[in-house]
Amino acid sequence: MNQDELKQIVGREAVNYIQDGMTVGLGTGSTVKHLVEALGKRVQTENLNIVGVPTSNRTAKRAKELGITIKDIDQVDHIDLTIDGADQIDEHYQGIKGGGIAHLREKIVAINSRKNIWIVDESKLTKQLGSFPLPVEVIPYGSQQLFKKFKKRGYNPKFRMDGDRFILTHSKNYIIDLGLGKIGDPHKLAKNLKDMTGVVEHGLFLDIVNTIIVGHANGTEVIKAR
Ligand SMILES: O=C(CO)[C@H](O)[C@H](O)COP(=O)(O)O
Repeated sequence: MNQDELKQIVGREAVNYIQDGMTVGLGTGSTVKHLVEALGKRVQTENLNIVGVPTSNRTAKRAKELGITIKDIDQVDHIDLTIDGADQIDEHYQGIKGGGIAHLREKIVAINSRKNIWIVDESKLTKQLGSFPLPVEVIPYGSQQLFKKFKKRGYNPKFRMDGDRFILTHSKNYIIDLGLGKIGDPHKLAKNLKDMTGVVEHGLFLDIVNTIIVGHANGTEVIKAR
């Protein structure tokens, strides 16, 4: 099975965790895309009453096309369950997200959800976080100064660019990816980043996920994280 097929099997499996009447946070990315397709099918064939809370315009657009009712996070009373992808997950089930620049909305939706499920292909599992560059969303104003501070700290920063243009997030901010190699203490790093003025949100998702569905060549594995 190739990577996209592994993403497809976990997306299809995760849809079974959604029950009629639920308000569901819908993540972003190529794995979640398969979940949204599968959910669209269920909504149409089983006439389910589901409200989706999308974490990106991409997800919202596809969900709407498939007939899934979409609401903004501030229009719902609660979120029963959020299903999202991840860029890297370590042995303590801490994660890096934001490869698709949606981690600010993804984190807001995740921390307001009763349960969180991550769906990943096996390549996302690692012993220690850090080989995937850590995305940090920053306010454009003063971002060059912040960049210099990251550099001084040895974070090996890189602006996320599209040619010579800064890529903008949903909130019209920039992304700086930190090439850390290894993250020894994710909680400490998270706090250090949060304390820096101009940082909006980093891609460390700590103590958030409850269940992880991993796609392996021989089938899916369900991990109860917390
Ligand atoms: O955090 C994310 C977007 O901000 C995605 O969940 C993450 O990048 C995984 O994406 P994919 O499923 O395409 O591998």
